[in-house]
Order: sequence, then structure tokens, then C-alpha cells
Amino acid sequence: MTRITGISLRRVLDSRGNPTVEADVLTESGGFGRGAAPSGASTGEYEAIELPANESIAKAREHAVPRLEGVYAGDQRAVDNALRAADGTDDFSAIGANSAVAISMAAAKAAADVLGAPLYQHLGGAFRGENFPIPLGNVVGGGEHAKEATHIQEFLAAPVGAPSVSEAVFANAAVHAAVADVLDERGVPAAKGDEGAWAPPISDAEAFEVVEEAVDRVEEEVGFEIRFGLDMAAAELYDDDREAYVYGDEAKSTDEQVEYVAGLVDEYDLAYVEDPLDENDYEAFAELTDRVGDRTLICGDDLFVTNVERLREGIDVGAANSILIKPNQIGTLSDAFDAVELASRNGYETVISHRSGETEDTTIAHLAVATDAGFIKTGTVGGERTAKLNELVRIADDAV
Ligand SMILES: O=C(O)[C@@H](CO)OP(=O)(O)O
Ligand SMILES: [Mg+2]
Repeated sequence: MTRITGISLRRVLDSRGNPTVEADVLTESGGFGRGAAPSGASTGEYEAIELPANESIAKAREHAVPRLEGVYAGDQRAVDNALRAADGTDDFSAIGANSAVAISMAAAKAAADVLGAPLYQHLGGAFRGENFPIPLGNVVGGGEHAKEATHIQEFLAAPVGAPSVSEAVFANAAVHAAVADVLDERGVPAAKGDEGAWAPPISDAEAFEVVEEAVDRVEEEVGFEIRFGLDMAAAELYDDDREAYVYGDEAKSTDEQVEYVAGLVDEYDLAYVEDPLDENDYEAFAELTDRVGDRTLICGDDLFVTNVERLREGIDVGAANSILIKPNQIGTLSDAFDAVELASRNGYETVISHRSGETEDTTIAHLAVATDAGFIKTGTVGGERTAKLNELVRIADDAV
């Protein structure tokens, strides 16, 4: 029933206005699934390779589509193995991880369509749909996502005490609005960055004050606990030649960076810190995790790139206590699931994540519910972000 009979690939716009790959998968019994690849700006050195959309589509049409015809979409591993075999490299550099992930997601949706099950249930099984991830909402940001803004890439609201996913989603939107008020009161103009977070021309130190104030106001209003966290995207701050983390005119050695982040965790009671150190420095990651891992999540994004080999290395040295999962970083849903499973078996929290360049695709909302992830990072406002957040609300409402 779920045998694949056709795959179409096309170029569509992503949220930055760049071309990305969209895939449609059709099955013999009329099942249909559509998936679109997201795209990073602060990409990790070890990510699977994204090719220019045109090139990726041409290569996938030549090598992957013929192999996939006749494969059962309901057998996700078979689909993803066929994608890997068609590509023949470790990093999808032959057909592009963008076509691979779009096809992988579209196949899963086509299978769910045939089975008449919501995608999260097809991927996660009958017992999923009870637990929902806490959304981490980007409310202030800079780095590679906005010029002339903060050095730290993302300040993320974390509504840890929200009684429901819907209340959490609305709380994050309220924090986003409160940040605008606080900036306005301070006379700070702010545009928005790639993910819809405010991108004010202020120092990181002032951004901490602004976000703390906004979180406090909303916490008071909603009556449940809201904390906040960071994506420092420190690989982007790290200068290999200077062997230092560069914040404009200031530079910090690795020891100073560890000290700085540990201090921030305590001062602001941070719930979450992603990529606080360079993607090659497992050792410093481990030192920081040893110091503050009992009271906050230290999450590897560029460090692990959703890759089980890199995660295993991290687990061995105690580099972190959580992992960011981005299907396009590794190329297929099966690989992403393998990373989630390895993480869970080793007591690592999982955070399912969007990219800074996104589409209306909602797969990651389903993936988060299917894998029982503790968190999802998918922005706060903006259509390509609310697509996922609203899908989570629908899943919780049993309306997908
Ligand atoms: O660093 C990150 O976590 C992501 C998403 O927020 O950014 P990008 O997609 O640019 O890598
Ligand atoms: Mg990151």
C-alpha cells in the first residue's frame, strides 16, 4: 500500500527568500506526503552537506528517485537506506542533504497518509501524543542571524512551568512582546533577525537585563515559572588563530569562556545553554558540564550535528547533557531517530530544532512528540515558526 510510485522535487522559497528543496512523495494507494528542507546560517563544520537547490534536485532526480520507486514509504529505514545508497557518501555531498531530508520527511508523511494516522503516531507509535515538548522561544538574537545585534546568537524563553503546550506557546509570544516593550521603554530600536527574534543594537549584558525583565513580567502575568536560556553558537565566536572567543573588542580564552558561562548560569538561573564552546572542544564542554550540568542543560548543536559518532564521543567524555536534533544536519529521519535513541539511552535530554532558514513544513513538531523530546526549539513568531507551534497545539488538541 505504501509502495512509492512517484517523487517530484521542486525549488521553493525559504523564509530568508533563498531557494530550497521541496519533495512530494506519492504511493500506489494514493498516499501523498510533502516535505521541505530547512537551511542553517550558523552551520556546524561537521554537518551533512547542503547543495545549491537546483544542483541537489538534479542529482537526486538522477540518483535517488529511480532507486526509491517501489520502496515502501511505510518502511522509513528502507527509504533512508535507499537515499544513503543513492548518495554513496557519509555526508550526502553527492545528492545534497537538502533533497535527502525533504524526501525522507515526505515519505514519512505519505506513509502516515496511507495509514490514516497522524505523523507523530506513525513515527512514534500508538502511545505517543501524551507528552509534549517545552518550546524554547527565541526572543532576542544576533550573531549570524542578525548583524549589529548581540554577539550571543539566541536568548530563548523557556516556559518550564507551563501547564500545557498551548500555554507555553502563548507565554513565549508574550515574552517576545514584552521584550519589545522593554526595548521601547529604553529607547532602543529593534529590527528582527532571521528567526523573528528582536535584534537590538545592544550589548550582551544589556540583553540579559532586557530578557530577564520581560520574562519576569510575563511570569507574573501567567502565574507559572518561565526561565530562559541561550544558544551561544560559540563556534562562530571562536577565532582559531587567536585561540579565543571574540566578542567585538573583547576576547576570552577558553578558561575565561567556561568561567563566563558558568557565571551566567548562576546569575540568571539559566535553564539551557546551547553550544557554549567551540565545536571542536569536547574537553572544555566537559569541564563546563561538570561544573553546572546538575542545574542546567548544556546542549550540543554544532558539537554533535545530530551525528551518532560525534554524540558517542561526547557521551564518553561527558561533554554535555543534551543534544539538539536537526534532521537536515544528518540528512534522514532514521539518522535523527538514531541520535535521539542514543541520547535517551545515555540520559541526555533531546531538543528537536528548526533552522534559521525555514519553510511551512511542520515535521519537527511531530518528530518532537513522536520521540518524547523534552524540548522543541522553533522560534516564537513569524509564519514559518508558528506553523510548527500551531501544529503542536493541534496535536495536543487531537486535531491533526
Ligand atoms: O544554531 C542554531 O541552533 C540554529 C537554529 O536556531 O541556527 P542555524 O539554523 O542558523 O544553524
Ligand atoms: Mg545552535
